[in-house]
Amino acid sequence: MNFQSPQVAPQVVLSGHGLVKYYGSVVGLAGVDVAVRSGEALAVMGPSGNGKTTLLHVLAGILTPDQGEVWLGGERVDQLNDAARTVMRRRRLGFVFQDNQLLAELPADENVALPLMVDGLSRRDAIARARNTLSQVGLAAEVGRRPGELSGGQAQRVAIARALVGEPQVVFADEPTGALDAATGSQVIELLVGAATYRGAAVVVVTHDNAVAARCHRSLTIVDGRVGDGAHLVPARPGMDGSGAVR
Ligand SMILES: Nc1ncnc2c1ncn2[C@@H]1O[C@H](COP(=O)(O)OP(=O)(O)OP(=O)(O)O)[C@@H](O)[C@H]1O
Repeated sequence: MNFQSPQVAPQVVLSGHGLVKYYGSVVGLAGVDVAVRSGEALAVMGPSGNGKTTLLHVLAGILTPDQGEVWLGGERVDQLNDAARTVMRRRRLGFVFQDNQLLAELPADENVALPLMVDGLSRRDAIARARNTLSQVGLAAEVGRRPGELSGGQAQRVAIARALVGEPQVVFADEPTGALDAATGSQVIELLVGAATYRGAAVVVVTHDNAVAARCHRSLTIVDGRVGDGAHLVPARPGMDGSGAVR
């Protein structure tokens, strides 16, 4: 008998179709198709001012596209109203920014627990989950420290814990290593991609850094608001489809 299970490709969890976004007469996106699978890390690269952050914000429901559709886990999200999109972001998405955006007056565990408490979890349970997540990113000893008492790399790991604590389907990161030195940045992106994809989340990372893109499974490049040919891209990390194509 053959006990080998069939190889099932991970499902597409997030997709954008024909995305167009204008800022007045300025074109932010000129028709972008993109799809990311659960457990897959996608790097979004390209020259400055060409639409990377706009794409991230449209996919994350921060901006509404002027044309096109955004789907998250089988649900169309670009047509949700503001309140529903806010809840969707809190419950189903995680965010990591270049500057960690931690609250300076709160210790690490409270920073990480905050989104859970906003969502109605008791303080006690939220802190317990936050400390558990912080220990998973190597910060068990730092749970009581405020952001000013942490290194840049540690603070960004707290931000990663905050993004992961709610078990999101997708983690969005905009230049997550931009404020770090190369060695620390390398550790941080390895942790972000590893911890998120281990939990089955997809990761979408906007970056200028080839070394960051090399830690992802796949890259695409945005030029003039469109998906470019990606000719400049470094080889993608093995383990997923590294072709750069959108399927
Ligand atoms: N709020 C806004 N109002 C007007 N124009 C905007 C706004 N946000 C972005 N743009 C314009 O849209 C285009 C795409 O900007 P976007 O921030 O998406 O680029 P980017 O590739 O992320 O750039 P960078 O790498 O410098 O962060 C640019 O021409 C930019 O000036």
